Amino acid sequence: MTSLQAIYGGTFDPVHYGHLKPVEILANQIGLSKVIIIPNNVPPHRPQPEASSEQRKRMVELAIADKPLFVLDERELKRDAPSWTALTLKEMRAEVGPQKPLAFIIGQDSLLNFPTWHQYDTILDNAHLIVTRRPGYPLEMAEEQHQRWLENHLTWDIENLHSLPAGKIYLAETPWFDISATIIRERLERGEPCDDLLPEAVLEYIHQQGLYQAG
Ligand SMILES: Nc1ncnc2c1ncn2[C@@H]1O[C@H](COP(=O)(O)OP(=O)(O)OP(=O)(O)O)[C@@H](O)[C@H]1O
Ligand SMILES: O=C(O)c1ccc[n+]([C@@H]2O[C@H](COP(=O)([O-])O)[C@@H](O)[C@H]2O)c1
Repeated sequence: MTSLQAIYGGTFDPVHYGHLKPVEILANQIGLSKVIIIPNNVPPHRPQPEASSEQRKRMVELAIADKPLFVLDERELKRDAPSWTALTLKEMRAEVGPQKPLAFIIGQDSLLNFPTWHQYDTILDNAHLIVTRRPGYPLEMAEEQHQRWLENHLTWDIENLHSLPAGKIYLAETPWFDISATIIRERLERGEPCDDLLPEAVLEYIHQQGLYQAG
């Protein structure tokens, strides 16, 4: 099996174990050699984050400093327009050429709204989609036509992800981590501990910067 590089985009406001742990487990399950983390600058489908792009980038750097699986890619941070994934993947495909397998990792919640993404159907032209489990979300699409779209692209064969350049959706069997950036922001605002939810270095940076505090 060839080694596969994957891309993991997010707002990361802040980055937490619900991002890192499922992806580390996934990497072992399916043989990922590298995971390229791309923090967005202007999140396409949500309000602007609380932390600045620079702070969110720094938190990712701290989170992955001792994790050689992950590398940071700053391309979306350098674009002032909405961070469309379709555009990012088109650009990355052009850089690696037509044959190299690429995969974009999303959580189960993102799969459910994926058909609302900008030019979503072109994303599979340039990459596979790998979906990690997340508690509280169904694994079926709300609309029948989107469920059909999902089933048309679905594969349970890891070898397909390694041999084909793009076009497949893989529903990974990663464990649940009931963590969200929203919960972390809320807990921090109330002055509650978050030690089990994100790396210590990220938590220290949050306190040092006075992020996510009340008032
Ligand atoms: N606990 C989790 N388990 C699996 N995937 C997750 C988890 N948390 C986030 N993700 C995935 O990580 C990616 C980036 O998510 P994001 O940075 O928006 O984090 P979030 O915790 O969902 O943030 P927020 O609570 O602010 O909406 C998305 O594809 C999302 O589905
Ligand atoms: O391109 C889009 O239309 C689009 C819409 C929603 C989300 N995304 C991307 O999906 C990733 C996860 O998004 P989020 O909002 O859960 O952090 C992140 O890289 C976003 O830029 C992309």
